[in-house]
Amino acid sequence: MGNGLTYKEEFIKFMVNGGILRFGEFTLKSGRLSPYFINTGNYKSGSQISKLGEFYAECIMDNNIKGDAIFGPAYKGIPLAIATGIILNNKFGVDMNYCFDRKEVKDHGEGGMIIGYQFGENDTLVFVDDVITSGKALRESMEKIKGICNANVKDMVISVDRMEIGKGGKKSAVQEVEEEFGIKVHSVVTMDDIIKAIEDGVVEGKEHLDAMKKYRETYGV
Ligand SMILES: O=P(O)(O)OC[C@H]1O[C@H](OP(=O)(O)OP(=O)(O)O)[C@H](O)[C@@H]1O
Ligand SMILES: O=C(O)c1cc(=O)[nH]c(=O)[nH]1
Repeated sequence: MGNGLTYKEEFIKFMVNGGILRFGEFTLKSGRLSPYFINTGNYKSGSQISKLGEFYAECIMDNNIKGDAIFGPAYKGIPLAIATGIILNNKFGVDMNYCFDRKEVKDHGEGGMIIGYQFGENDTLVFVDDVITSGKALRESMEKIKGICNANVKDMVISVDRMEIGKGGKKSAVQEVEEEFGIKVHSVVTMDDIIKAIEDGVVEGKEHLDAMKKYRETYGV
């Protein structure tokens, strides 16, 4: 990207600079105590969300991902879907539909569960979300989609694959959901990329390396 950093290194630096990727002690949805955390709820400016959209749109283009609509699960998937759609159109000339769900059922006005493109069972959705740890959030989203109609989901783009063990205890959560739903998960970076970026001095945090590696040994695949 013109500054000597690779695409992955640039993304990790972007997350650290924005206070999205932090090191310390964090309790996860799965109950695991993690030495790092990705909080995409910390993106808050137009320049940040547009740059984030670039990383997602580039991932879609680089992997030749095709679909009828981008789907971003509420809440944090919503700006991701919109930012990705804008960049796909403005930078790559690909005008893809987008949609997202409501968390609460709305029973007045236009009602309905989906905002944006109203997909049907012949449509293919491209999921966008922030991270996968145990795969719980993705399973919940799939249940919701299938409750609406039998749309296809073939690809999912996330910021970070935490490379953690899935509920079966053998494969990673990403491998499990890929097999269970036939979804190919594309991550901009993985936990290993983050460890390498610290080791290579791309971002600060060498004091967290031991904890990162220990966590990787305990919960990683
Ligand atoms: O793979 P998993 O174990 O499900 O963990 C990852 C999910 O956890 C977080 O969602 P969460 O519901 O905690 O956050 P949010 O309500 O702030 O989006 C995160 O945004 C991922 O969607
Ligand atoms: O597993 C989680 O709950 C989780 C991990 C992470 O890095 N970021 C996040 O928002 N949730």
